[in-house]
Amino acid sequence: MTQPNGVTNGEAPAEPHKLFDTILVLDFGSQYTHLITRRLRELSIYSEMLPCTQKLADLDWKPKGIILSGGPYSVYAADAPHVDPEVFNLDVPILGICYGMQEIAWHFGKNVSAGEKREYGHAALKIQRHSGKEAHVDRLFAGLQDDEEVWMSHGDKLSNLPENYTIIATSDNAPFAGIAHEQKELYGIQFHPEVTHTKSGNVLIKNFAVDICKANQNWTMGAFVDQEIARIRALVGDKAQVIGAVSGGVDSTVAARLMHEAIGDRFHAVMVDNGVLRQDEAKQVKETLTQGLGVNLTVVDASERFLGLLKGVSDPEKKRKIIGNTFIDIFQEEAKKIAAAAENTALAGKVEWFLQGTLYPDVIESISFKGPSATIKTHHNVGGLPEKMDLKLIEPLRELFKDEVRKLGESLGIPHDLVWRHPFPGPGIAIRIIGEVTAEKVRVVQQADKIFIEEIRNAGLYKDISQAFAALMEGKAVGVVGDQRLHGYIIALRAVQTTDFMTADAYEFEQKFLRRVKNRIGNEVQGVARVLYEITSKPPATIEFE
Ligand SMILES: Nc1ncnc2c1ncn2[C@@H]1O[C@H](COP(=O)(O)OP(=O)(O)OP(=O)(O)O)[C@@H](O)[C@H]1O
Ligand SMILES: O=c1[nH]c(=O)c2[nH+]cn([C@@H]3O[C@H](COP(=O)(O)O)[C@@H](O)[C@H]3O)c2[nH]1
Ligand SMILES: NC(=O)CC[C@H](N)C(=O)O
Ligand SMILES: [Mg+2]
Repeated sequence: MTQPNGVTNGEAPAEPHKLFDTILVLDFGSQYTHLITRRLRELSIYSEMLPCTQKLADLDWKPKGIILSGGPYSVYAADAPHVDPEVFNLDVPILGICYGMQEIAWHFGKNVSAGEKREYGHAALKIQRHSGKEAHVDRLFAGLQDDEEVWMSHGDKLSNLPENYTIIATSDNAPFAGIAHEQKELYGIQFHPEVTHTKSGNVLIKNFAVDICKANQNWTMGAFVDQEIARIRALVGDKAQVIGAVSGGVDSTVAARLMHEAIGDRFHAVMVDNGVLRQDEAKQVKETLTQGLGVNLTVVDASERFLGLLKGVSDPEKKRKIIGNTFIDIFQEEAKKIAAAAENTALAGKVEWFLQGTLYPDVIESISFKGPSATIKTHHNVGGLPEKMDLKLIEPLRELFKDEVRKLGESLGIPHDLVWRHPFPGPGIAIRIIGEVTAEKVRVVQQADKIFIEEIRNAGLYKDISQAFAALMEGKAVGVVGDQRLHGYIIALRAVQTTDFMTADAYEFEQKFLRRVKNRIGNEVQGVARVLYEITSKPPATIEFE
């Protein structure tokens, strides 16, 4: 089996699923599957998602319980996905959600057919309590009202109860809205407890994971740090060196700090100043990482190289390619230099590993089960750096969601301001200047951006906003400055609110605030004739301009 962090032998240091009680979520391709994992993590229960086709024989750990997700298919269709039947012999509690419940019913008696109508949206659930020797079936709904508001999204239905099952909930349109095995810990629900529209969804998930599966609620970042440091040490050994690209963003900083904690100066962080960073960014990152966090960081000033390559280029995709490729070239050059410099020192040892700040959403994206009918979402991942390199990947954050990375950062003593920083794209200001990038334009954007962010901070709005920045429009506009005609730059300000960066709304500033920012930019940034505020949401726009 392929394991995280490039380890393929049998002596791999234990991953979280071996160290923490784990609820396994088997994915049938629902848009909400990852939310099941998120809800469990919020309950401090470790959970991992795998495709529904996972063979149990290939799993070298045992989950405390299994959740079968929803999915866009119909279980009775010839090409429908099914779980490994061994799942039902593993003797751990199972909860089927929507398609997952239909899968249970199909497995135990082919009792699923197309419904007369699709049910989509809010539904009223009526819970049926049992007593006596069947009372164990009530455990899933313990603490819930007899009538609950839930959220449904299905077209198929159970046509009959499988043998030895009993009804635990109904709705107007779904007589089998909840089912449970009379003796075993097997449950199915037609609604989605993982979406917030299902009011008591979290209670239900907790009932299943904690009360039924007996999973420990010990997944905390404090516990993770110690385990992860031990894992990194075991993986890297006591000689090898590790390099990593660090941008000053949250993910790479947290990963770097963790790495430093684990192996000290055998970790080398490299930051590339590509000439399109924020004002004084390289200097500040150097200070924070070296002095603040004790991480060994080299800043490579390649700004002239990048700006030279970008000269005359105005196509956005070309800009991105040039920047991406040059990153790789520089990184490879640096890897060689580090190995050469260490050769005759106490640190001598091969540079064997490359650190990457991959997060769990990137992993989910690559493991989720997607059939022909499911939509594929677009996804940003600069990553890319190590592909062409002769190094093994080490990804200490690959099991974590962004909010967990932030918690981890705080528990590692990374300053609050850095942990809560807005994301900043690898191609930087180059994709915030429409058209050709020049040193002069970069200067204008950097200064305007600095003022905008300063004012946002002063107004106490920084944390309310997910991402904010200044950009430069193509062309020039006419203005008047002190009786003189000015043919100057057009700055656009952008600020958005979003939870996942897949959709976003423009932030609604007070007019007074925008005026203040406009005044400061007009007065302090030479050559700016106009300041605009961009209000397009995503979609149809994207967050960046290019
Ligand atoms: N200027 C840079 N120098 C070195 N590495 C970089 C630079 N810019 C980006 N990277 C690498 O690309 C990765 C992806 O960038 P990305 O912006 O997605 O993450 P981040 O910067 O770590 O965090 P954040 O999303 O908060 O900005 C970084 O983790 C880092 O490894
Ligand atoms: O590291 C990065 N390299 C990139 O090439 C890149 N493009 C967009 N972004 C960031 O992704 C989020 C969504 O941006 P878009 O709506 O513009 O696609 C926003 O947070 C963007 O800043 C990038 N980050
Ligand atoms: N959301 C789901 O899991 C839907 C399951 C199945 N495709 C149905 O329509 O009933
Ligand atoms: Mg970044």
